Order: sequence, then structure tokens, then C-alpha cells
Amino acid sequence: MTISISRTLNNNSSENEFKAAKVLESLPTRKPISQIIRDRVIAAGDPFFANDSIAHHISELEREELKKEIEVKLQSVFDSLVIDTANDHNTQETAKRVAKMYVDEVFKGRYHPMPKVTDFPNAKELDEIYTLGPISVRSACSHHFVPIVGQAWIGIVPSDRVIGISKFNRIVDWVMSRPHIQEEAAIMVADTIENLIKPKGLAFVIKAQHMCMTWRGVKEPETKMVNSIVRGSFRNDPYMKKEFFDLIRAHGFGD
Ligand SMILES: Nc1nc2c(ncn2[C@@H]2O[C@H](COP(=O)(O)OP(=O)(O)OP(=O)(O)O)[C@@H](O)[C@H]2O)c(=O)[nH]1
Repeated sequence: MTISISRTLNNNSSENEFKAAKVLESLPTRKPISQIIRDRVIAAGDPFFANDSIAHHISELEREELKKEIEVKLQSVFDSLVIDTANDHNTQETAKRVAKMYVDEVFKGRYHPMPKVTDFPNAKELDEIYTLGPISVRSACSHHFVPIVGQAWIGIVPSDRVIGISKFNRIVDWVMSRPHIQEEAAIMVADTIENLIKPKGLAFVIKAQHMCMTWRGVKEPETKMVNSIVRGSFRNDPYMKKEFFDLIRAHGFGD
């Protein structure tokens, strides 16, 4: 019995090694792509914290190569977790799936460029508040890499430029698709919108649940974190701030 178990383990680990070697074979024999990108980011003096975008330092081809490198590293994590990925039909391709999920989906805000945002003149010189929400928030916490799920609301008092309303959802999705802590995420979304349209007033509210507090840790199913950023006329004028919160309360914020 002992012999057959040890034979199975040996077979599995050699199959895993063979699989990893096959993926590595297809990679060029130079520095790992992650190192090449990292050197480039450092040379440019750019930060590369978990919640920073490094998309402008990566080509599309390099992104594909990066996924292969991540796949190999993830496979070794699964090997260390003593999971028989060679024989378990459920986890055979998991390293590849997770690598793709990180780079192209849940952390695409680090590796893919910001969506195209067209702006238009504020032809009628609207200087009233408009709000948008709820906007779905999907992110992951930097501490445990588990999901943050919630909603956000935006308030704008425009200046001379406006953008299509769907672009707010796209910007929130792009910025939030990185590992984050919520306080910094809220500031990053607000900064991105401010840089794009320089509104006279900007408010951003985010309400989200952190799986690191529900699925694990304190296992608290109801706690949500709320952050609000108010800038320009929303900060200077208490009536405008109140109007914004009244408006979003009417659109689900208080639920
Ligand atoms: N301020 C802030 N904290 C967060 C956020 N997301 C997760 N956290 C918290 O970050 C903390 C990480 O703390 P640590 O004590 O290093 O990690 P831990 O030992 O796993 O902590 P527990 O979650 O309490 O088990 C946890 O208390 C999380 O609840 C966030 O967006 N903002």
C-alpha cells in the first residue's frame, strides 16, 4: 500500500515537472518577462504597488508571455499545496485559468490600458449636479487577494467638458480591477475622473463588502465599508453635498 501511494505521488510530481518544463520550453531563454517589465518600470521611476497600473510598460505580446510565467509559478504553488493536478480533472488547467483571470480579468486594471474615454464640450453650460449609480464594484483586497464586492455612486458638477455616462462605469471597473484597500481605491477613482474632466465638483461614494471579513477572519456577514470623497463645490458648499447624498439615497445608497 505504502509503495503504491509513493509511486502515485512520484508519477504525479514528474508529470507536473514535465508540464512545467513544456511551458518553460516555449519561453525564450532570457530574463523572465516579469523581470524585464519590472526593470522598465523602475527605469521610468514609476511605482508598481499592487494598486498601480503598469499597463503602459507592457505590450500585448509581453502580456501573453507574462501569463505563461505566472502559470508556471502558480503550478508550483499548487504542487506545494499537495494537490494532484496531474490526475485531478478539476484542477488540471487551474494554474493556466488563474493566470489568465489575474492578468485579463480581475486585475486587468494593472495590465490592460484604460478604456478609451471620449469627452465632449459642455455646450449648454450645465452647472447643476448630476449623479450616477449604483455602479457595480468588483475588486480584491491587497491583504488576502479575496474579493471586494459592492456599489459606488458618482456626483458631478461639470465644467467645460463632459464624458459619456457609461465611461464612469468603465473607469470604476478599470481602477477597481486591481488589488486594493478601499480608502486608496476611492481616491484613485476620484483622481482619474478629476484628471479627465476637471469638474467643478466631484463626489464619489463606495460601499463594499470584503470577503476577507466574511469568508474568513472575523467571518462577519453584514459589515460593509463606506468611503466618500467630496471635492470642489461638494466640499465647499454644504447644501450641494446634502443634495448629492439625498439624491444617491433615493438611488439605493441607504439600502
Ligand atoms: N483599512 C482597510 N483594511 C482592510 C481593507 N480590506 C481588508 N482590510 C483589513 O486588513 C487587515 C489585515 O490585517 P492583518 O492583521 O495583517 O491580517 P490578518 O491577521 O489576516 O487579519 P484578520 O482579517 O483580522 O484575520 C484585516 O483586518 C482586514 O479586515 C480595506 O480596504 N481597508
